[in-house]
Amino acid sequence: MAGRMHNDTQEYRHGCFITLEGGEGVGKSTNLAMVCEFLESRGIEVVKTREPGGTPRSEAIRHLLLDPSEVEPLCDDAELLLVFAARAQHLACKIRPALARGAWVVCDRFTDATFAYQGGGRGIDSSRISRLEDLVQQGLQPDLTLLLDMPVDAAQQRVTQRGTERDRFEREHVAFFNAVRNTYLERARSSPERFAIIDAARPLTEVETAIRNCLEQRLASWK
Ligand SMILES: Nc1ncnc2c1ncn2[C@@H]1O[C@H](COP(=O)(O)OP(=O)(O)OP(=O)(O)O)[C@@H](O)[C@H]1O
Ligand SMILES: Cc1cn([C@H]2C[C@H](O)[C@@H](COP(=O)(O)O)O2)c(=O)[nH]c1=O
Repeated sequence: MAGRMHNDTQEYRHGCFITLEGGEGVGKSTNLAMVCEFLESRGIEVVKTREPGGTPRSEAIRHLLLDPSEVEPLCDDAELLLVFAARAQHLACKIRPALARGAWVVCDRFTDATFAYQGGGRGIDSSRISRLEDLVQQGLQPDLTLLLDMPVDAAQQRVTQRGTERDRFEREHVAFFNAVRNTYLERARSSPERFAIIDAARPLTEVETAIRNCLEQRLASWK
């Protein structure tokens, strides 16, 4: 792909921006490596990253966001602003420079997570999130978003089996996770040209095959 116009501010990008999204435990981290290897096998320079995080300062903000200590509750607006502060730094120091030099960026979560978690989960109005999105991203959007979707109870079992300590978000209740899932699905259905919904409840080999098939199709259409 030679690069595409994304908005009327004449921003011109050369690399492609791919995001993986979905609720807790659906397999984003597991499949991220496979996506990167697949693209690298096609001769593409790939930058693998994640949100919140991806740069030293953004990772420090991630720590604040995920810290489960109950010393002081984090209010919803502070959570939203921290997410976008981490994203602004990530875009400036890592994502935009990589895209500009022609690398492809594969990111574990991006702004769809903000609409799902802070919007659907916390109940923040989506118009407020959109204003911050415009401010921070200035029209930059993923070219492809792989939404790994599965029922919340099965995904929660995977988180439990993984055995890692639950972070501040992972300690939320089932209604929160169902709201997150429903918001993701609504967003995917309203932008089918950007999203691919992957049934993540299947065995890993089947999920990998579905993702590879999707990437093959997109690569062919971007040529
Ligand atoms: N298709 C699958 N079938 C069964 N187990 C899976 C599958 N995909 C991933 N797993 C396992 O489920 C657990 C959660 O996967 P992973 O950590 O990749 O999810 P995640 O979406 O990145 O989670 P989080 O949002 O909490 O970071 C891991 O132990 C992983 O090995
Ligand atoms: C980008 C983004 C993330 N979150 C939440 C969602 C997850 O619970 C954590 C990240 O942890 P993971 O192990 O990397 O999945 O952060 C959010 O609430 N809003 C966002 O925009």
